[in-house]
Amino acid sequence: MTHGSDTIFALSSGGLPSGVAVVRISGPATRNALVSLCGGVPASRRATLRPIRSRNGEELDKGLVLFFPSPNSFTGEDCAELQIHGGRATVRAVLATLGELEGLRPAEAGEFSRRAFMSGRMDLVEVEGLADLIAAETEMQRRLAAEQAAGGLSRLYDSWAKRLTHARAMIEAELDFADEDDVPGSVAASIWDDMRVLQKEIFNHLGEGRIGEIVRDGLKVVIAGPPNAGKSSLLNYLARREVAIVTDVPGTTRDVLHVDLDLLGFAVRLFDTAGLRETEDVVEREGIRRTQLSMAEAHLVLLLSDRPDEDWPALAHGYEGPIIRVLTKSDTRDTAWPSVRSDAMISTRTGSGIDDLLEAVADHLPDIEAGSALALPTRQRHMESLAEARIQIERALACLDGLDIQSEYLRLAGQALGRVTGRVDVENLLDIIFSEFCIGK
Ligand SMILES: Nc1nc2c(ncn2[C@@H]2O[C@H](COP(=O)(O)OP(=O)(O)OP(=O)(O)O)[C@@H](O)[C@H]2O)c(=O)[nH]1
Ligand SMILES: [K+]
Ligand SMILES: [Mg+2]
Repeated sequence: MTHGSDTIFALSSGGLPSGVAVVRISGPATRNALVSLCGGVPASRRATLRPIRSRNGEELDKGLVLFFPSPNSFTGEDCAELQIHGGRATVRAVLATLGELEGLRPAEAGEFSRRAFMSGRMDLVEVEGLADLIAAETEMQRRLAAEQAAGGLSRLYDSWAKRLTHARAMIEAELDFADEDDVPGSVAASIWDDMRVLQKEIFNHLGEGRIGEIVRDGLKVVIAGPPNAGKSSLLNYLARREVAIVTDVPGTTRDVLHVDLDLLGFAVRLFDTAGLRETEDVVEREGIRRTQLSMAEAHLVLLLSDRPDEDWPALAHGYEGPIIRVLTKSDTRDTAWPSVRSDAMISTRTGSGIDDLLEAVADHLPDIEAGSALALPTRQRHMESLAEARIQIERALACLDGLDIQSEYLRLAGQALGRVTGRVDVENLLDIIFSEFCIGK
């Protein structure tokens, strides 16, 4: 892909037909395209109503045209947006006209964001945040992604990278000026305190990665229990549609099914599984194997049974994570039945007890203060590089082989951080030495 030479265009709004469709154009031929389509380039950043014409002058539509000159645009290039009527034929005609223009071609998936990254308008973490923001379905997913897309996480990582660079500059200075009498003996000593603090900060941040993953990907809740306990009935009840087959035949469910729920603004991914029992049926056995795999990856298991005298520990089949014990089909029993042996009693026939069950599930959601900034790592990719950065700082702290080796470990730590944001730090150590070390000299 040649960056910066082609001018790209795409329908940037959602499915058609729609009231308004937004066509985005980016690249050096944007002005020419506007002249050809709209008879001129409108004033920058001002919505202007213009006829939109095909190459032979036929009016295809009238719409609002916006021009964003480089570098103050989403991609950093010359950009334009055409807000036209969202009929399929109208949009098709406008896109076809654009495709006929010299130097223009349809954009590839993610190409606008890619250009924004290439031109330095966004770093990788922000690009990922933007992708998450577009995909966000719950309020917490939106908050997490918005913080990341707006650069909250990047600012944190950049501030860490700066501290590493500063530390290396101080070490360099000490190495360079150590033999001069008028330089204090150990300029570098104070930076090790900061490196210890930084190492701890990265450690704590990594500890929050689990929360970030739960917010972004959802709390994984697995419904398990013996055949006919009412597992699929519960999934359907919460999904408000017939996702899973329900019959009175034990062993109905074999494949693991899931639905996504919104619980208090958090995404919850609820899994229905095959009932756990000894069986000779090969298909059912495979289903049970999958149940156990799901349980192993669960954040929470809802253990269901319709037997008030259930042996719950035996039912867990070795799973040791968080469990909510749910007694089902409460409509079939005397309501005065003692509930001491379970955590919730429900009926999917009457709906009784379901709110209490959801409250118990909500207790397992991350504890996030209202209005707080969600600067949490969300991806395995981030976690791996951050862990690498921490290890290199630890090496530098523990190293007894001299300042130059320690400085090298810090350089590697900075590189690992740079991989997260995709910023290859151009460090000018001398600049820092002269601006910070030599003040007053
Ligand atoms: N009375 C009553 N019957 C229920 C309730 N929930 C489920 N059932 C019935 O119990 C039977 C089994 O329900 P399922 O939801 O298929 O149970 P399951 O645990 O998914 O069963 P398998 O997939 O075979 O393991 C069906 O006949 C349901 O109609 C309930 O709350 N009250
Ligand atoms: K069943
Ligand atoms: Mg089932």
